[in-house]
Amino acid sequence: MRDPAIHRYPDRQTLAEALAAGVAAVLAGGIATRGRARLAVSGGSTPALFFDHLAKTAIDWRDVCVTLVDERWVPDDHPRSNARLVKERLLVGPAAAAHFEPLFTGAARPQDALDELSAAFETESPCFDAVILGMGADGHTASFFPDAAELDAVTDADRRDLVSGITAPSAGEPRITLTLRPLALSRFLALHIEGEEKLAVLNRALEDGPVRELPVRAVLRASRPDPVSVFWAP
Ligand SMILES: O=C(O)C(O)[C@@H](O)[C@H](O)[C@H](O)COP(=O)(O)O
Repeated sequence: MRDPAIHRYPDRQTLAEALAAGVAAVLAGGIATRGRARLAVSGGSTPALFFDHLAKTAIDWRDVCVTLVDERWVPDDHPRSNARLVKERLLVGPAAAAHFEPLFTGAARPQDALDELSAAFETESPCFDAVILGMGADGHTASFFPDAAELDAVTDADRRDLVSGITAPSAGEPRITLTLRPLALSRFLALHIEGEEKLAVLNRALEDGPVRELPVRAVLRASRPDPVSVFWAP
């Protein structure tokens, strides 16, 4: 495993601006070379400020497709919906012109949506231009929870499935997640974490130990041309 590059910022605002500028440049590069760009973002609380800055960047958002790294299985007007966060904080202003592909389909369970989502994802290249991950204090990233029944499968980069349902007592509701393979294939892969507690978890994750203890290890250890870029602020 190559250690990630850790970009440290003095505060969360400065980090959000820098990460937004970096992601906008990556997306603009994708548009310039391939005519379009694909971005997968996380939910939770950390990305909101980053979304505010990214939404204002002057790239050709009509050529950008945005999706989620993972989703809680709730309708998109639910307070815990990651799609709701993306719609409210990222798909506004210039970025409202982007195309959004939600993961919540309205099916009763995530498992009932896998065929539909896999078919949609498989018509695209599995290669995102940029993926922005978060991390919980338990070392989960995306919906790779330590107590997920599906953890071994979703962190196996040789598995072809691009999406999986997740059942984990610690996750609250059922979830759906992209698997390690499409995350690791991303041209730019960032881990956006804030606070001393998460930095300590990251440092533990960089030590030897099982993926099930700190599932973010699967991402940090994934085979990819460039190591993961960590963006951290206190
Ligand atoms: O839907 C989600 O919950 C996620 O995408 C998840 O992986 C998130 O990034 C971490 O749980 C960190 O969440 P916070 O940013 O809220 O700490």
